[in-house]
Amino acid sequence: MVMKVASPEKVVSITEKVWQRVYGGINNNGYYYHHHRKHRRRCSYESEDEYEDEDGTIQLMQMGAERSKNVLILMSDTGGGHRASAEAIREAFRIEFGDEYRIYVKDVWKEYTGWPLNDMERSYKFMVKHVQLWKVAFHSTSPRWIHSSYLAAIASYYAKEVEAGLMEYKPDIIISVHPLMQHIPLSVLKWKSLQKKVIFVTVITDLNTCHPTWFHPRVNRCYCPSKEVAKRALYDGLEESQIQVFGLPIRPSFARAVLSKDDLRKELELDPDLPAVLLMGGGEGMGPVKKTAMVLGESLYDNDRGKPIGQLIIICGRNKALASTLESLEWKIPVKVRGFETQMEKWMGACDCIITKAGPGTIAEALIRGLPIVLNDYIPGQEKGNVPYVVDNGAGVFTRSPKETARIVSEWFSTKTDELKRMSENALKLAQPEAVFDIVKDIHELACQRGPLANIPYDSTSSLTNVI
Ligand SMILES: CCCCCCCC/C=C\CCCCCCCC(=O)OC[C@H](CO[C@@H]1O[C@H](CO)[C@H](O)[C@H](O)[C@H]1O)OC(=O)CCCCCCC/C=C\CCCCCCCC
Ligand SMILES: O=c1ccn([C@@H]2O[C@H](COP(=O)(O)OP(=O)(O)O)[C@@H](O)[C@H]2O)c(=O)[nH]1
Repeated sequence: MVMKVASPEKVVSITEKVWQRVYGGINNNGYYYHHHRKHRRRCSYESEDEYEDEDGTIQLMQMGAERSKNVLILMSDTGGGHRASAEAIREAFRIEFGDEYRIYVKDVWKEYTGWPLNDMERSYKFMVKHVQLWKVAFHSTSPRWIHSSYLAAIASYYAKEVEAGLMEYKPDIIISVHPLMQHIPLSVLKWKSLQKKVIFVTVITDLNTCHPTWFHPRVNRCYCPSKEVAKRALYDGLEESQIQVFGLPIRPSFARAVLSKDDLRKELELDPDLPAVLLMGGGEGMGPVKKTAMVLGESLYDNDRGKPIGQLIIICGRNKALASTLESLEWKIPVKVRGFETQMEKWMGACDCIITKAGPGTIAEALIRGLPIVLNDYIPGQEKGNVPYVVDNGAGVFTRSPKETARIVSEWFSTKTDELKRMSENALKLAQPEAVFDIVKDIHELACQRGPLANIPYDSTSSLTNVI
């Protein structure tokens, strides 16, 4: 692996100083040299044919390119979507680049800071249960001057803790998949003069009406899952060059799933012939799941013929109380009640349609599986815009009424099978299974474009701070 320093004079001399301190050598051609070491080609600034062998014994190499790059993904379990996206990104890095990147998925706030940052999961759960409270919090913090001042105050209060949390992982790249994880880490990077070393990107996990805290002008990239979000990013002051629209990152197992519906039904012990509806409410099992299940239990049973016209699968996520209540009920139709499932692609692959609150992760996954969607609820603010995203694109319907939901699904399974098929086709048109791969490849490109300063080991960054 070779590299010639193609950066301006000034960078060469800065790098030279640091490099001499760390490794002690730079040759006349501007190549860094290292004795008797060969490395697989990774990011490279120049093509291989510009390689010049000095004397047959010296191998030239890119500064630091032989080590894996550390990627820190910042997330929080406020809902299930942020973790699902973080894991999708981790898996896509592994598939595309093997051991070239070492990935850490962390809630640094929870591990290193104090209240209120370390308690966001509980506070968020409380607020969305009292939905008016969440609505007020979401909208009142939308103006930039309000959220920026709050977050700046918190950043200065927890500066040392956040710094310790970030530096523990010596990140070359930080990826935020959470709306409240731009401002504070970017402030810390600025204070530590690490902006040139560490790439910072945001991967937005809301499909439409996202909170403006997602948009920070100092990010290297902001990955928007839809054109609607990209428009908001531009409006909020990000440059076009910072924005990329690839889609919402979904676990690669969704994109790569190959099992047929028949095989999945066998594996999951479902009825092989009856149409199946999947009912869920995000990672936390939120929304009117119980009531909807009970009405469906009646409406999917044909009283005249004395047999079911469909089967029901209910995934309760982390809502254990919901799962045990549903398990204790008597059903006329085949029903499966499950807790938190790790192989959602299989359950979705085995079903014919889905009923869910308007969680962006679940929606994007259902689109990939071509499942028509009944949206039966949304969290005000960030999930509101997901409703027109699905309905206006003909991939589903919205109703808050469990009775109406049950009627729609019964019709899809009996008299309106053509509508079900049409919506399934529309869902597939909207799906973006490759988004997560496009995102990690773009991040890799960014890493390759970074100058040599990015490769200086963390142990030497105090020298870096002095010379920049
Ligand atoms: C007149 C001024 C009044 C100001 C009142 C301020 C009170 C501050 C109290 C609360 C802060 C509210 C933060 C709002 C920003 C929310 C940004 C956002 O979109 O958050 C969404 C995430 C959850 O993720 C979503 O989950 C969904 C499913 O459930 C879905 O998957 C979606 O796609 C996801 O995006 O929400 C959070 O993570 C919010 C956690 C809030 C915890 C409240 C903590 C207590 C208070 C302060 C924490 C510090 C932050 C203060 C910063 C305020 C500025 C934003
Ligand atoms: O048992 C479950 C329930 C949900 N999920 C995943 O959790 C995420 C939920 O994200 P979404 O944005 O839909 O809603 P949230 O939970 O954030 O409200 C999706 O990826 C689901 O596939 C899961 O893996 N197992």
